[in-house]
This record gives sequence, C-alpha cells and structure tokens, in this order.
Amino acid sequence: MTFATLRALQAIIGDAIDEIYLAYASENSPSPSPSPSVSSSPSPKQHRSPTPPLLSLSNHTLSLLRQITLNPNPSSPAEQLTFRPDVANAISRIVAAASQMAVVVRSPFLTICDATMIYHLPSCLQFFEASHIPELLSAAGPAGLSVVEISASVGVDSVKTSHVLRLLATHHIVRECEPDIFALNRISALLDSGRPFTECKTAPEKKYDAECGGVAALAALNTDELFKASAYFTDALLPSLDTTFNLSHRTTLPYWTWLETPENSYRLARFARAMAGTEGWMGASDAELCAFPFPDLAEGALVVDVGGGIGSMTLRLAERFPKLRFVVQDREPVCRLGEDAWHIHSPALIKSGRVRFQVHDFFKPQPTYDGDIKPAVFLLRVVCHDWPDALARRILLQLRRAADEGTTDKKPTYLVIGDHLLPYACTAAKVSESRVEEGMEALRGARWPLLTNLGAASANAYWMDMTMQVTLGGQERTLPELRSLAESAGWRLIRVARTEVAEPGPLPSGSVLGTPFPSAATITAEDEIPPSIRERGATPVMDMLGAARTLLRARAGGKKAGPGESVWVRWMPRKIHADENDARRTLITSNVEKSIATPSQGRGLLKKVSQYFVEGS
Ligand SMILES: C[S@@+](CC[C@H](N)C(=O)[O-])C[C@H]1O[C@@H](n2cnc3c(N)ncnc32)[C@H](O)[C@@H]1O
Repeated sequence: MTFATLRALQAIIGDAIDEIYLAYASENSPSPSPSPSVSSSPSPKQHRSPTPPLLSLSNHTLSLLRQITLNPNPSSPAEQLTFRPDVANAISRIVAAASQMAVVVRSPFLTICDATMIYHLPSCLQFFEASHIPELLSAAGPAGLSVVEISASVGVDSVKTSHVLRLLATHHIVRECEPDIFALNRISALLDSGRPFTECKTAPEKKYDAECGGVAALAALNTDELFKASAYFTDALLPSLDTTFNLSHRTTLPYWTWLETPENSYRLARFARAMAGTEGWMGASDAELCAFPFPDLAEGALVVDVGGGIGSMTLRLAERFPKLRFVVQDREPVCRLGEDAWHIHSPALIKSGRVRFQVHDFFKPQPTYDGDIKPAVFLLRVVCHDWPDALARRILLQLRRAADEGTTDKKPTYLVIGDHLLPYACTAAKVSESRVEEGMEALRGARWPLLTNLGAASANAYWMDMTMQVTLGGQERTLPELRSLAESAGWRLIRVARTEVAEPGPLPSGSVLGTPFPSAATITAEDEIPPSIRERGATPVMDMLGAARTLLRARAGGKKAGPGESVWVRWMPRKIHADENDARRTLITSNVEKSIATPSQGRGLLKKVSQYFVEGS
C-alpha cells in the first residue's frame, strides 16, 4: 500500500471517524427464488446456497482503523506505513473495495443512539420470526409480498408490520423491493424453518422440528427469554435501579402521568434534560427547524412551542431570532421545571416577557395569547411521534382551529413538525408509476448499491419509531403517513425537506375529534438544484432522513475542494459557507474529485459534519 493511498483513505475518513459501515450490493440482493416445490416440500439447499463471502469489518478492525485515523499527522510517510500487518490489511481491504462500497461516518451522538437503541432489532426479529413471516415470504419468492397481504396473514396492523419490516430492511435483514413490498434476502432466508406458513401458524410448536428449523429456533430463543433477561441485567446488578417501563414498572399510569409522581421527580427532570440533548436528532435538529419560516416572520410575531418541554428548542430559537416572542406550553410540572431552568440560565428572556411558559393540555382548545393575536407558528418538536394517529390528530386539530388562515397580505399560521420521517428501504426509482405517490420524489435517497435510506447508518429514525411504539403507543411516520395525518386535521403539507411544515388547509367540516377528514394536498419537495450547481452537471442525491449529515459524491481517493469550490450541505450545525442559505436543499456537488471539504474548512469540515457519505465514482 502506498502512502498516497493511505492519505487518500484518510481524506475520505477524516479525523472524526466514529463508525464505518460497508454496504455491498450483494448483501442486499434477493435471496434465490424458491422453486415451486420449496413452499410445499422445503429443500433447504435450494434457498440456502452457501453465502458468498462478503467483506465485512469486525469491531476489532474498526477499532484498528480508528487508531489510524486518530493519528493523522505521522512524522514521516515511512512511519505511516509501518502499521502492524493487521492494520495494513484492514486498510487494503477497504481501499480495494472502495469503488463498490459506501463508507458512512457516524457522529458520536448517533453512534450512542445506535448503541443504546439496538435493542429494537432483536425485538423486531422476534416479531418477524414468531409471526412466521419468513415462511410467508419464502413462498412469495424474490418478488416479495405486499405488507397488506402479510398483515392479513399474520393478523397484525399493516402500518406496524411495515415499520418493523422496514427496520429490518434497514439492517439488510429483509429487502423492501418497492414501498411496502418485502422479500427475504440471503440473511432472512436463514430464518425460514422450511415449513409452510399455514402449518407454522396452526402448529407453531412443531415449527422448529423442520429440517431448517434450527436457526429459527435459535433466533426465537435469543430474542425471547434471553433478550428479556438481558434487559434486566443492570437491575440485577444494581438493585437500587428501577426496572423498565409499563409492564416492567408494574404501573397502569400513562407515561407522562407516571413521570410526574413524586417518586419519579428525578426522572421527570432527567427526561426534560434528555430532550435538551436531542439537538443532533435527525429530522429535529436545529439547523432545519430554524430554517423556515422563522427568518421571515414579522417583528413581534408569536411562536407557540406546543408540548415544548422546558423550552430547549425555544431557547435556541429565541437566541437566534431576537424579534420573535415565544410561549412554551406543557404540563404543569414541566412548565415549573422550565421556568426554574430559565430563571437560572436565561433570566433576561423570561423577565422581559419575550418568553413565557403556559400550562396547557394540548388536547384541549388553545388558549388566547396577549389579547387575541394569532400565533405565527405552532411548533411541535418530537411531540406527534409520542402519540398514535387518533391522538396526534386531536392535537393537530386543536392547533388548526386556533390557526390563522392568512390572507393575500398576511401569512397564515404555520405548523412546524419536527419528527423523524421514515423512508422506505428501497429505491424510489424502482417504483412503478402507478405506485409513485405524490411527494415520493422527496423520498429519493441514496443510490445503488446503498439502500435508499443509507441502511444502518440511518437507523436512528427506526430506533425512535420502535421506542415510541413500545413506550407510548406512538410512532414515527413515513411521508404518506404523515401527510394523511396532517390532512385529516385540516393541515396541508407545503414543505417536506428536513422539517415538515404545514399551513392551514380547509377546516374539516363537522370536525369531530378523531375523525379523518381527507383533503387535497400538495407537497413540494426541496429538490431543486440551483443553476450554478446544475451547470456543473450536478445530479441530486436526496437525503431524506433529515440526518445531520451531508451527502457528497466523491471518488474513493477524494481530494479537498479547490479554491472557489463549495460543497452543498444540509444540517450543518453552524455556518460553514456561502451556500448555507440553501442548506435545506439537496446538497450536491458534481465534481466528484473536489467534494470532501470547503476551502476554508479543510478536513476540519468532517469534524463538523455529523455524517457523510461517499459513493464510489
Ligand atoms: C418528547 S417531549 C418534547 C419536548 C419538546 N418539544 C422538545 O423538543 O424538547 C414531549 C412533551 O410533551 C409534553 N406533554 C405530554 N402530554 C401533554 C399534554 N397533554 N399537553 C401538553 N404537553 C404534553 C411532555 O410533558 C413533554 O414535555
């Protein structure tokens, strides 16, 4: 390996390397078609052909790589080349494969999210195996089966089923062939016991006796009692800690009420602080939430942060937009915590009255504010995802009723929703015309050989989806799911970039809380490329997850940007270059050799970008 190669590798990986994911096309390839006889008379060999070896990096190798990249300034090229053979070997494997693979560097924050929410993966696998979906999909072959058919067969809600399957697809365990159509791949084919689905359903106890039942049995064992036992590991070691929520907490109280019980005061405070720690969340981080419509609001315009917690987001907005006024609404104990915190950390804002807390139940009609002024913005940051559709709709409907519809001279009240969008784990381009839904453009993501949603690198949205499902009965949503929720409460989606923004549509007539009210809606995808970039032959690479990352097209030996080159970014935590005003738009530079850094930032840029993606040219 040459020094130049190593330096090129470093240019890609940067000093800020936290995690590397390698995604191979073959890993995402369909499992071999079962022959007609397979479903009735399983022959494991037919769909269990030996898996070709994939290049995969062990944690050990990753840690070796980390050592390399943490040592960016060797005193001499020779020194750089004297790494231990195993280190050099790891590098050469990466370099050799660089043209076919994607390298995604994760931020420390998202790495922590992954590490602490990976528990949803065995949870979803347990459902997958226990509901015998592998057997169902095996019979369907590589074309897969629609989630409607799957859910009808297993008897579970189709939205929940699709979210679970998409989380698995995001981890390359199943394949989403088209939106909401799933198939086995080489990995999930291992979980097919070989028994027909109907037999598994009627006699599950015999399922593992089948010729190939061993792996399914192992997965079931791992994801059932062993997994559950593991969840209590710390409780067993540190008996002073409480157990996990609901069943494990032996309470019937809803989570929010339970948090407010005297014995949980430390948890309530911890939760509020945890929300302050979520700036790096995909889909809800500041750069995008601040981008629209706040800069254009009139002097003195009112922003209502609904379910605003202790006002962490409001604080950041108030500092950034001094002309705006804010009301933070939440439950009474949370408002008290918020006021205490603000009196200590930002007393001026509270004393001046620019920010105030208001105890309010968001299921009830909005109160009036300062006479009868209408808010310029309702902000719902990570609130909708706490609730199932029926209840989220109630919140949205109360806001819709209090919204100003606007006139030609006056802007309407905007609703800004900061949640994670769940993208499909398949390439939208493969979707046949009839299945392309309005707004699907906004879901175009990374390209082959990557999963559209960048796979495990984008797992956070899926972790959060499962977290909401298991703790609160809520969920994250796909764009169509979010759109239909918004429309059902009289909001029309007007912008789907990294932040969902809605303006008042027709107020549903006879608006009975909880009843859906479909209406026409348009979604404008933020996928324009400005002429200056287009002239350079740019092609869009949509990054639809709202990740704190930038997508760059680059060669394996990518170089720093030259003078005058700029990189389109989204979700930069702070100003980094002139194009930032367009940071909401699809980033892109077409010059694949000059896309790693801005001139002013050098490789330091990589430290500020939470994630980036390099595609072999
Ligand atoms: C996930 S937290 C989000 C907090 C804040 N928006 C942020 O981004 O930091 C959800 C908030 O909803 C509040 N909440 C729950 N039920 C509520 C209700 N019925 N009315 C108002 N707020 C509520 C909780 O107290 C909590 O602060």
